[in-house]
Amino acid sequence: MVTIHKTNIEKAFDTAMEKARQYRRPVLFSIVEKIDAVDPLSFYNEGKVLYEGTRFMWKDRDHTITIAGLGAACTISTEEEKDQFFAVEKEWKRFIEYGVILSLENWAGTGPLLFGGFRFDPLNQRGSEWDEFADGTLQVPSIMLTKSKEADYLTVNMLCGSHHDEDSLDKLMRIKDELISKSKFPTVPDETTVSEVEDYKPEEWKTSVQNVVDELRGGSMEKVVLARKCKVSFDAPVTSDFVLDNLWKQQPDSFIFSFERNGSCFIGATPERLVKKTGEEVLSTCLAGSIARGQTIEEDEMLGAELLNDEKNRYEHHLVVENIHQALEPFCSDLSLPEQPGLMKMKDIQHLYTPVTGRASKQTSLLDMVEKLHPTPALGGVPREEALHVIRQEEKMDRGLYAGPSGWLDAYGNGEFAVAIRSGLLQGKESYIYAGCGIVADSDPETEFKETQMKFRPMLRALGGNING
Ligand SMILES: C=C(O[C@H]1C=CC=C(C(=O)O)[C@@H]1O)C(=O)O
Ligand SMILES: [Mg+2]
Repeated sequence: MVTIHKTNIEKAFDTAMEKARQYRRPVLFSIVEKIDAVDPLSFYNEGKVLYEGTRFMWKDRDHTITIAGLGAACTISTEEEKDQFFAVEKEWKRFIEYGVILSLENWAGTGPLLFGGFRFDPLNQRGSEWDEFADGTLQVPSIMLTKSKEADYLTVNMLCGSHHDEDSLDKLMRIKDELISKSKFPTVPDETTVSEVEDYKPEEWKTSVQNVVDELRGGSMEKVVLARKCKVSFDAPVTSDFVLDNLWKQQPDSFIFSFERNGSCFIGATPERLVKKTGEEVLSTCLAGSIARGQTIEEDEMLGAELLNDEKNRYEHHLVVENIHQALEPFCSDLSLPEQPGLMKMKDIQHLYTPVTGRASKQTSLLDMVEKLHPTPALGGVPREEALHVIRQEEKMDRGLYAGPSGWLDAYGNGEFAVAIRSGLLQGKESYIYAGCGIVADSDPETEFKETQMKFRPMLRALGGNING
């Protein structure tokens, strides 16, 4: 990778074109500039005319970074690949190795950046609703806004020396300037109205929970996470702009993401980090065990205390802590996690929560850790392979990207993947939303069903649905 700090754009572009000719391969050319503050939702919204179907949005739950991407300068996707995370890593490294970046500094989350998501389980049956997404689908945007705590940055990416570069650099730079000037102020997206909410076979789901409980009581398995879906219909095609705008207002303390692929959009607001890497610093989260929020502060605290002392939920949580600890140990020094869980409180639900920190060894990449961690027992189960087998048999649906790792990585090795729960798929006048819960031997189907209802609420509200119904 060549990083050019001081030169003009034309010279840097010539360097990239020359490299493309010399190595006979497409070369990723990236220009980064610091800009005055831009509204990310408005940037996304203004990008709709030219880039609908290729936009993405990412905001982390710590409010440290927001990334909005438009267009696909290049795409990396995996299909039926045994080691899909390594396959993506290998291809990404090649892009970076030959890339040319024009930037004053290597700011995290700027320059060439890969955003996207992985299916929860590539070996499961496929639902046609997920057709637009491969097992792993990641893209480098053509134009990208990065808002960090320090400043706003604008990156323009282009693939030189391939048939993809029909968008000339001049044209891209003009579009970028227009977008920046149009995105200073918030915009109001078109609204849609929910016409129907349809539960997908709720009674069958409860029977599946009972089947799993019986299996857990009789066998050697410890936990299986079972999910279900709801179909939500609208009076008109629902846009990701509308849903994002709602999530932004309603779920300020979650990771908020959207990922458009042609006529589909995977979107959500998840509280759960899979893993974040900044330099050597590593963060992960164990999140499992749930209870409702209270109507009053007293009731809320009482429910929190009940959750912290509930054996069934503590066991659900403990299995996740143990597993994440084991998964990260080979990669990290100074691995640290509190002995007892705390609470993470979201608008509709509270969870048992154990944060994990560590220091990654030099050779460890973010995707190395994603590969080891996914699926944690918060979404899969214990033991992992047996649990996945039961999920395939009992759920009888395609989770698609729900519960899989979604996130980003940059050219410097920084990045973050969330566990994409509290999420859904938008498709014209229809959408599917997903929610699951950890089944252990003590689980009661009716209680678990209620837990999924609670977990549907954030997405249902963001879609404009009635959350009391
Ligand atoms: C599978 C989901 O939640 C997981 C994350 C937190 C708490 C969970 C639970 O208590 O069961 C689940 O393991 C979901 O929201 O769809
Ligand atoms: Mg639970």
